[in-house]
Amino acid sequence: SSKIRVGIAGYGNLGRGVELSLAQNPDMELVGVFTRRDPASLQLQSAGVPVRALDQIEHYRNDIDVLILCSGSKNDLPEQGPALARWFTTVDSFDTHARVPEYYAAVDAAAQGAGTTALIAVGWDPGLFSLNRLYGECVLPVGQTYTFWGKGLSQGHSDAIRRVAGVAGGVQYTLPVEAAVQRVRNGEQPELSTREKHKRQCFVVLEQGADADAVREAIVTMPDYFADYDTEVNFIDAQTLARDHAAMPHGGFVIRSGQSAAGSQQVVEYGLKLGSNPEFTSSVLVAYARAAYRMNKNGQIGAQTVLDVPPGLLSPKSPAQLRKELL
Ligand SMILES: NC(=O)C1=CN([C@@H]2O[C@H](COP(=O)(O)OP(=O)(O)OC[C@H]3O[C@@H](n4cnc5c(N)ncnc54)[C@H](OP(=O)(O)O)[C@@H]3O)[C@@H](O)[C@H]2O)C=CC1
Ligand SMILES: N[C@@H](C[C@H]1CC(C(=O)O)=NO1)C(=O)O
Repeated sequence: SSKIRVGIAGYGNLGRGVELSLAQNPDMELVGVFTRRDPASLQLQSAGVPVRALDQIEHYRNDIDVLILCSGSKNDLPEQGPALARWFTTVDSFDTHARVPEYYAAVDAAAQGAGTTALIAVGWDPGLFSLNRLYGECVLPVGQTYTFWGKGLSQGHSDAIRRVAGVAGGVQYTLPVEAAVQRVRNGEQPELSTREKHKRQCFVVLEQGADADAVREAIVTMPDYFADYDTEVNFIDAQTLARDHAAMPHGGFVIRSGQSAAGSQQVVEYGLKLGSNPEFTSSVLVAYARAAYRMNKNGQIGAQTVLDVPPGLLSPKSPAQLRKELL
């Protein structure tokens, strides 16, 4: 078929979101979902899409043009990213910022060897916020860039707490420090430490018999996720989690505050208000899957990030139509 044939690896919030987002993109079609769980146990939202065991996926390498990796960044992608780039052109949402260089290197080695294209760290942060941090500092070389998130549910941090031994379920909300936001908006260009910008608030369901103090300690000291923040851990039961914490709103903004050459004060801002973090992130992944497919066809192999993607490749419209409509 002339459509881009897309596979999903990992069926959680993002996997479900990608499944629905593909239906909004008629030049693409979902040809399979792959999971580490029992395939028969998964209930998809769309009819007629086969669900298969992830460890069988290499047999489908000729049936899939782009594989969208929807597993967790903390434990899953470091192993799955390089492994799957050996067989497929991939797009993932890897978001452990401190570990991007080592992840890029591992995925690049696999993709270069296989002649595939691996678009990593796609989403909104990293992803669309990364692009806007780039635009800001290139256009206003003299200035300061600030990123604020929330109040909202971080999927990466929620995934990370769910991986802690003794945790049966949980979510993490990111809270911006209002005083810090005000100082930035007032144009003070303050020096702010990680701890001065955000606080983190967790709601955790313990497994039967787990030690609450040990779980709290494992979370608040977790490198790359919680160690640099003031973090609150609240223990609740499963019913409360399902009743009060099922929605996943989020958002935030990137602001570049600087001076142009003659000294004028300039401010660039890009913001998001998300009713559903996973549904939005999934929509970003799907647009970038279109670009990854084209980049691979153009011979651009190896690991790539949103900073390497010509924006026009994201669109189903022709370059001529884009020039006519958007310039
Ligand atoms: N760059 C960005 O802006 C963003 C990045 N992200 C990243 O996306 C990642 C995935 O987020 P999210 O989809 O919310 O993670 P989930 O916890 O929903 O899913 C992660 C994986 O866990 C497995 N899983 C899902 N549900 C269950 C279950 N009920 N029981 C057992 N296993 C389950 C699935 O793998 P399997 O099917 O193989 O079992 C799934 O791929 C995050 O870790 C984060 O790093 C998220 C948002 C924004
Ligand atoms: N990757 C984040 C997307 C944004 C949200 C966030 C945070 O709240 O710390 N950091 O980046 C996510 O998983 O939701």
